[in-house]
Amino acid sequence: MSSRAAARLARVAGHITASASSPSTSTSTSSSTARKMAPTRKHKVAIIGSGNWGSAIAKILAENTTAHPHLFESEVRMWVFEEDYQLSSSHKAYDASKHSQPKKLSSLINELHENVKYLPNIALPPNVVADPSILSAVKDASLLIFNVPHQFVSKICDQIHGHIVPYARAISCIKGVDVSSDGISLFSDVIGRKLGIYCGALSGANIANEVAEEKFCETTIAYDPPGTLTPCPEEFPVIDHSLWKHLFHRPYFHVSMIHDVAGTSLGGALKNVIAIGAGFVDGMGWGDNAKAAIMRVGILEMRKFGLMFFDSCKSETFTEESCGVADLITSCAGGRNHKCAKLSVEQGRPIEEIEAEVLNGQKLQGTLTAMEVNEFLKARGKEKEFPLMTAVHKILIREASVEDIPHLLD
Ligand SMILES: NC(=O)C1=CN([C@@H]2O[C@H](COP(=O)(O)OP(=O)(O)OC[C@H]3O[C@@H](n4cnc5c(N)ncnc54)[C@H](O)[C@@H]3O)[C@@H](O)[C@H]2O)C=CC1
Ligand SMILES: O=C(CO)COP(=O)(O)O
Repeated sequence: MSSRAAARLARVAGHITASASSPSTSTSTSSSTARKMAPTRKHKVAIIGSGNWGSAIAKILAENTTAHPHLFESEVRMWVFEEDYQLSSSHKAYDASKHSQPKKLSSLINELHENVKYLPNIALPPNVVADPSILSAVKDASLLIFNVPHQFVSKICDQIHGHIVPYARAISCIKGVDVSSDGISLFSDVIGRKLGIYCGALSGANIANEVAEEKFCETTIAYDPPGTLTPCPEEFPVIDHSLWKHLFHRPYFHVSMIHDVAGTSLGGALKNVIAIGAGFVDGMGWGDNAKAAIMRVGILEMRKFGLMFFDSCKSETFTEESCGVADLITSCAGGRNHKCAKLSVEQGRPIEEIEAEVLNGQKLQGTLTAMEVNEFLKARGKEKEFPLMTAVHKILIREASVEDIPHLLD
């Protein structure tokens, strides 16, 4: 970001009032009703997760806690799933006296202000503090940002249950769904239920490396809390659409605030399955028309799924918001699910092998989501109504081949 833009944002921050109302924020929730007293405390922000997207979001949060000092404490704690990491001798900060042996990833992040494993070559602001202890990371945080691969969420919630402030609010940046014998759940709901707090969702056309390089994009944040929550003490700024926008919006990362949490979450989860289908046809070399067909069928199946199974889901979230059609487009062009599916066809090898080989510890979400969604559809006799998602699943479990796609969609 340019220093002129930073100065402009800092000036704007100086004018933010107690309820964080801002002309750039068009939507706000009922919680933004006037407080009796001016806030005397600031929100503490914690991010749970430090992968490729977790680290890129930590950078955004830290830039904004600095830009809006009336609202947020500067430090952003980032929980790191600890591992040993050997810094490459070609890294610009490599010092043989310090780095000849593997070090803890959290120590390296704090020393170099860079997540050298999951978001290399991107400077993290110094107010991002990596913390390998999940309990220490979430302690006293009133704003919790969940950003881990979806398969790890439940266990993490079990670990922190009872260790967060009861008035905390959360946003889930996770792209996936939770399928169990009870049915299907959004991760915002899983987090909310397990922790006894409210959780909204962030999702959009947001390839992490591009966002971290401050290339322009848009995102969607859905936040629609019920009126029955443990109230946030009046000493804090009100937690409403305006506050979340101040925490996430950057000149290069435009936030649209909406209320449809189900549509926002499902867009992010289901497009990963469609992106695998797009990767399959690209791996076959079938060209742009074939990929366009996958994307067209894909967005319709995504919307149909949302409207069929989630009462609160809105059609326009899929067609008008970044979390819908835009995320589908970017993921079918430059996402990891697309890339690994394409390579798997080109090399004739299982996608899991490609994932382990090329992603350096990063995780695909589409493979697991394809299985989970199929389990859910099969249990309801609905597989035939979602032929593309069903085809992707069949190919992943080797019950069909990529050549069968045109027939399976006929
Ligand atoms: N990378 C991207 O471009 C984007 C990713 N997302 C979503 O963000 C979520 C998080 O993904 P990324 O940050 O990209 O992660 P990632 O795939 O880059 O990294 C994997 C992360 O999982 C952690 N991990 C490994 N084993 C673990 C365990 N047993 N328990 C807890 N954590 C463990 C690793 O330490 C690492 O932080 C996913 O749902 C993804 O779909 C959303 C938008 C963009
Ligand atoms: O969600 C993403 C972009 O919005 C990234 O998708 P991948 O996980 O396929 O890289």
